Amino acid sequence: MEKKNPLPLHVSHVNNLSIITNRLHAFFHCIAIAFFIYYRISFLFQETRAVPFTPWLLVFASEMILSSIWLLGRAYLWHPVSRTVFPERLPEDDKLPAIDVFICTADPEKEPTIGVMNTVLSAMALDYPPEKLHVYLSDDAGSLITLQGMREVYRFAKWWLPFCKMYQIKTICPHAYFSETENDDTNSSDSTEFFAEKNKIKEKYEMFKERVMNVVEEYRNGQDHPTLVEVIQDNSGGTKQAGCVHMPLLVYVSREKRPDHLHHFKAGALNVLLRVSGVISNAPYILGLDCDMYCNDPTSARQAMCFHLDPKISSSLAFVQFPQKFHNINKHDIYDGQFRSTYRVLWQGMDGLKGPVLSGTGYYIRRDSLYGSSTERGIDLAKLKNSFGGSNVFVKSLHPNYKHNNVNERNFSSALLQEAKILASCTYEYSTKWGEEVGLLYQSVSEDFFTGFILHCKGWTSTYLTPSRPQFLGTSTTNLNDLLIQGTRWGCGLLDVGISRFCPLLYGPSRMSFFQSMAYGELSFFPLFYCLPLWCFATVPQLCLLNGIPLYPEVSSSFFMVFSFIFLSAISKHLQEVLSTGGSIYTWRNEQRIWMMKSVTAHFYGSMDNILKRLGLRKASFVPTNKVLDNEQIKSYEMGKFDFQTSTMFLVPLVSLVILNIAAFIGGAIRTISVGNWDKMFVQLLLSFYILIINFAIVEGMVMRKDKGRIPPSAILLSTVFFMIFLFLGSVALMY
Ligand SMILES: O=c1ccn([C@@H]2O[C@H](COP(=O)(O)OP(=O)(O)O[C@H]3O[C@H](CO)[C@@H](O)[C@H](O)[C@H]3O)[C@@H](O)[C@H]2O)c(=O)[nH]1
Ligand SMILES: [Mn+2]
Repeated sequence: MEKKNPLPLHVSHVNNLSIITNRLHAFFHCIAIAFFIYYRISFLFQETRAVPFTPWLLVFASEMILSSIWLLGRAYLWHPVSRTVFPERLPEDDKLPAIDVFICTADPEKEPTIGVMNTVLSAMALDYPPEKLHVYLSDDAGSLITLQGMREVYRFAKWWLPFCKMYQIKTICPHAYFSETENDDTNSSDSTEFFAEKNKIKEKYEMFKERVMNVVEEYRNGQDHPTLVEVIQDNSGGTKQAGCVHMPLLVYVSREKRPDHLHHFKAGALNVLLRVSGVISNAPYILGLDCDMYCNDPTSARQAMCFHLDPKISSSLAFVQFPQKFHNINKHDIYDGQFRSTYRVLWQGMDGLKGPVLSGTGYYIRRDSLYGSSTERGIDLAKLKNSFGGSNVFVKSLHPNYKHNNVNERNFSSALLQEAKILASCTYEYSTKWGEEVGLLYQSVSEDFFTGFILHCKGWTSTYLTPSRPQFLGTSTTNLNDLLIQGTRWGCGLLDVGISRFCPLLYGPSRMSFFQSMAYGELSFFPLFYCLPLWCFATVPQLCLLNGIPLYPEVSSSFFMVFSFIFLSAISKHLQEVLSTGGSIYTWRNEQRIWMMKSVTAHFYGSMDNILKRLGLRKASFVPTNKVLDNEQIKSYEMGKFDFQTSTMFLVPLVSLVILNIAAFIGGAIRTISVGNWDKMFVQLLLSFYILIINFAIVEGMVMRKDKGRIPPSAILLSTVFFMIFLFLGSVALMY
């Protein structure tokens, strides 16, 4: 008998109107660019050129680079989709698959332990059968504070989990819950009993917090420590609470680290977790979380299962990605900490092209997708060991029907823990395929991006889900220094992929759709493809303006119309995207500004890092982003003021370029008035003016502010020196 089609677990929506406007806009913009290319090329064939060749060529090249990255970016706008899920249609709890949660932490100083423990607690409190949930914490620092914190988590969770379950608490991260001014979950319960209970739990939380914060560690070397794997259990004996609480399994893992050993940062840590969890719980699905990214809604696991358990798509679906959202972003969001365009536009666009990029945190991934194709060969034990290393227990766990029975028994034999230790040692991966074909891949410090790309190349798909209540909330960078350091790492990591044999534009098209390779191409090249032209546009037209050399069509020429069209069309498309995703004109200004600032600093240094690394002059590095919030800095962030307390390395390019643009604008205006050729120089004047208006915050930081976050005089002085040298050398070079 044919069974009636069950109701779907999820549906997708396509906004046809926005698809049509996107495509029409791309079409007209392309035509305008074509005309402008004609204008540039016809100049090269002019008999008598009134203008030196070099600056013209530089500007033309920059325009071409910017246009090509723009063109690649059209892939995101081709067919964006959004999705809705129906978790209430999922099968019964006993039919749900198990989930292993992986949380990574690397440095108790930059990543405060109490925050990490809150993430662990929130993951334990997910609305999922506790016997099917296993939470692993990887501690790259090997810190006693973190281990002790985990033991405290176990004690507090016995209060916290039943409380969340009983009162259906939505904010399952205790810190967030107790800092909320108004909880939205109080209405359902008898309030006096509820408030008494809440106060009791709050007290327990305060005690928990105190105990976690009071752990002292005498000595620790984060780069040199042995393996430590501990299944956190009740060893407190008599103090058992009335009524046994079902708790997810909780495991602390600190892999072995040695100074002379490449440990591959987060990707290395995750691979250790894959192996260790493989011999302990071996769940078919994994939730990946950064240590600061707590679960903000208990339903995410069930929402993800709406895709993973849909037989129509599950065989090729590798992961379900949720957006990264942040708990500490204010209304000004001057640093674009929310990455609006990435999580509101780009990922939705890629969702319509076989799926978004793996984004490091907030994803539910299938374990076997990370094991590569080597498991398909199945039985050949020698081959499996070649790929996965020598552990028999682990290799056995690769078999799809293999079940460990230790999780339910909860008595972990010392033999098993011994095996886990071997799997977490530094030498385990020697002459295996870990990091090359198996697990998270090591080639790029943006391990998430690269691993997701290779999965998509192998034919896996992914889906993106952005429910209105954020499922996960992290800590965003709220000062310039952290933002630029993070941006530098990403720039370097993305180029690791772009400039390699896996370059998406070459490696992609035969393995994935053309549009999908365009999108991956855009992502892996944007650091380089933004930094080169933006450096050029911030310097060359200005130098020429000061020297009276026109580079753009004069106002009376018809090509001026073409140029204006391109400029206005680019700006207004950006504005339209901002407004349609809930932003304002200020959001638009902030994004334009941070785009310019990052391009000439973070993207520039990231690209340089990458090149130096290739030349062997620099080692790969992953400086974890700082998650400690400094009060003074928070204040200026709250006021929407830039915090310029960052290294001279970042400040000098910004300030020198602003000085150059001020000089060009004033000097150029005087010169143009005296010569009377304003229609020839108009675009260059406008360009400097635009740069200054958008980056007025830097001018303010230089001359108007007196607080700690201003730009220090020493940086201004150094920048002035750079500016003068540049002006001199540049003007000489212009003669050719
Ligand atoms: O050697 C390391 C370095 C980092 N981490 C952990 O990796 C996570 C991400 O690091 P973070 O400093 O927060 O980096 P972000 O720049 O905020 O991370 C984004 O970018 C990374 C790739 O560059 C991704 O891995 C992240 O998931 C993504 O959130 C954190 O939990 C760290 O504890 C390790 O476990 N070991
Ligand atoms: Mn982070």
